[in-house]
Amino acid sequence: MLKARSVLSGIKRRAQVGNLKMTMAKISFSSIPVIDISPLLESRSTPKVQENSNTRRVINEIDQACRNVGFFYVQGHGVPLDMMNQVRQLAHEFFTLSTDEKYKIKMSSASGWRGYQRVGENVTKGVSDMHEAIDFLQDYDGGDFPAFLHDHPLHGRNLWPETPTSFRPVCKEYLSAVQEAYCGKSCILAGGISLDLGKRIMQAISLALTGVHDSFEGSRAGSPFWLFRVIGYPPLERKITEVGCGEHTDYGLLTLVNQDEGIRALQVKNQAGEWIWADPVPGTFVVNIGDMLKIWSNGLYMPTVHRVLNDNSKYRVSVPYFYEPNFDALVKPLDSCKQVTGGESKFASVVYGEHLTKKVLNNFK
Ligand SMILES: N=C(N)NCCCC[C@H](N)C(=O)O
Ligand SMILES: O=C(O)CCC(=O)C(=O)O
Ligand SMILES: [Fe+2]
Repeated sequence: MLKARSVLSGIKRRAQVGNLKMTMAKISFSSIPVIDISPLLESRSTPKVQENSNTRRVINEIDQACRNVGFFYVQGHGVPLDMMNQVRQLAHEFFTLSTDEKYKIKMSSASGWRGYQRVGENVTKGVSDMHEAIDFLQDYDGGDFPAFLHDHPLHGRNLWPETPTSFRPVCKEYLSAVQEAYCGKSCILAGGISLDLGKRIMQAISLALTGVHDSFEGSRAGSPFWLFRVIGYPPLERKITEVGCGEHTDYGLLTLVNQDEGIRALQVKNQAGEWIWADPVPGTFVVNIGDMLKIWSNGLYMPTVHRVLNDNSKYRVSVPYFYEPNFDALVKPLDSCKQVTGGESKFASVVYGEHLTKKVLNNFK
């Protein structure tokens, strides 16, 4: 008990130091940290973090990355490398199909903005993005769609391509690997323990921000909404006026990006306004924080602006998975975060699903 309390005050002290740093001088990052999160996954259920110096170190590394960079690479995450590679490989195969074939799963309002969109169809700040993609959002097909959302614009069922034939099963397996209850043969966890990657990282963030592991469970993110994008970026033709994906922040809690190896394209904006490359680090996910963490942390964690420029001769694939709050979560600054940031809420409260819907409807002309 005593021990737990001293860790807690240690976390609070760091929070205050971090905040001072933020207000005194904006330090600018020049690289993105790599964090081995395996200590977070070692325990069967919730890690007893207060008692383990390794988990404490990881929590601190994640906290520092969220405060100073908004991006980090994770390794030791337990998702098999083969599976990460296979998903991107199948995406490459899909994008080489004819437009007619790809349009069999064309995105529309009827599918709740799920499905295939051709190059230029996604728009960021009014400008067409030079990527094609299949967007998947948590399926709400009438059965499990909450009654209050029945006429909702994001109501719909995912559209899965028939070719390549293994696309759907492999992506489904991948989704369960990143989000829940997965333990494949090369997974680091023994004995069918759930991985819950997004949730484990959120538990670490919860400990850093509030001193307890479950601040984002229950009505905040206990039934997390998710999005999954399979994106293809052709090499840019008009390099000066085109962008693979315009600068933006992500909408929710955490994004886990699985990107092609050996090709640099993702750029992250630092506090000085310089673009820092998020070069691929084989076997890792690039993780970044979204708009909802800005509000919950009252600005301690700011989502970092990023963009994609495929200024290469090769076609690039990336596969982001978005781990989000509950669709109906009311997001407002946490008391413990307000206490270390001057006592006032710096951001208006939002309902996550409303924020997401506005963003999605703005992404298509
Ligand atoms: N679910 C996420 N985060 N998607 C990001 C998509 C790229 C930016 C988007 N066109 C925009 O303007 O936000
Ligand atoms: O392709 C990438 O590396 C990132 C894509 C992205 O930022 C997004 O879809 O939100
Ligand atoms: Fe993004």
